[in-house]
Amino acid sequence: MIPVLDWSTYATDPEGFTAKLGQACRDTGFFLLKGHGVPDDLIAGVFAQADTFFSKPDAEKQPLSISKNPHNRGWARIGSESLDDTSGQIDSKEAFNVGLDLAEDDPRVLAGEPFRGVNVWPDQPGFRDTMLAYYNAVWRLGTDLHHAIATDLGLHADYFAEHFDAPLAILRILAYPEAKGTEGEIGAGAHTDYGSVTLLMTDGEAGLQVKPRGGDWTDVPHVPGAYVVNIGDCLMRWSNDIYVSTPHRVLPPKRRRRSIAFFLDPNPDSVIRALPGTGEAKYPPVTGADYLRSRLDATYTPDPVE
Ligand SMILES: O=C(O)CCC(=O)C(=O)O
Ligand SMILES: [Fe+2]
Repeated sequence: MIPVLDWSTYATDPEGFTAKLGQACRDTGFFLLKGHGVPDDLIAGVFAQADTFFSKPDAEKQPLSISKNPHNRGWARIGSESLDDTSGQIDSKEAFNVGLDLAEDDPRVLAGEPFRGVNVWPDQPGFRDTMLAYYNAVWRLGTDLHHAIATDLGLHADYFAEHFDAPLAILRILAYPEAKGTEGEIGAGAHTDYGSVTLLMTDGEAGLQVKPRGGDWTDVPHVPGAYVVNIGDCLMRWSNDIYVSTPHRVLPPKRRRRSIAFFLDPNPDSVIRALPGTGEAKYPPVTGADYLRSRLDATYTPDPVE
């Protein structure tokens, strides 16, 4: 049900890869991706930096709080997020977001464009360089994947290039504490992702489940080193519902669990409207920035008064 695709075969057999990808995007909207070329030591470096950062006391992380940041960057404390806003359950996880790295004097930052802020960084040797090297590697992989997506949807392979050259992509490191066993506990509540595609690397600790249409919650298998890739709501909308964005959640893990998500959302000024050849539009057009803002506003709870 969740197929394993090998990105390295795209170079030798693009039709074969694209057919499998198209099937997965229409079926559950989830697949595993091996042969992706992102170096193991880079991935290990991100996990190591994340462990060091999350082990710091909250008082040290608080100045980097995402709740004070209008650009979706920084630290989200445990209990600050509720991905399933219908359940009343609060996610038991902490996270840190890195966005497209812009300089303070970048014209888009100076103009106050939506989500165009500078990143915030902890005072931690190697953190920034490791995160940015990883961000760039997975951004590249995600945009390359969109070549196959475009081809599958009957478009020119480069169709999406202009929509992902300065994207609202977020690298998010996550840590879920070991389950307490309390009533209603959840690692991450049931949700669909907001963007185009998500590329997720986990540490192998179980917990991630998907709920395909008409099916029950099912564990996502772990293939060491492979990405879990899924379609987000923005690409579902863009493809006029040809691709599906599927609910998923993280159960409270037996042991502490870590993951590295990369949410590839389009450029803020990209207009998301039914792609050519996908039939009568089911949704009104929306910009990437407006769409992301509407989804984020539903997710966060404010910080407690200090
Ligand atoms: O941590 C995970 O395995 C999944 C996280 C997730 O689905 C999300 O943050 O959107
Ligand atoms: Fe998700």
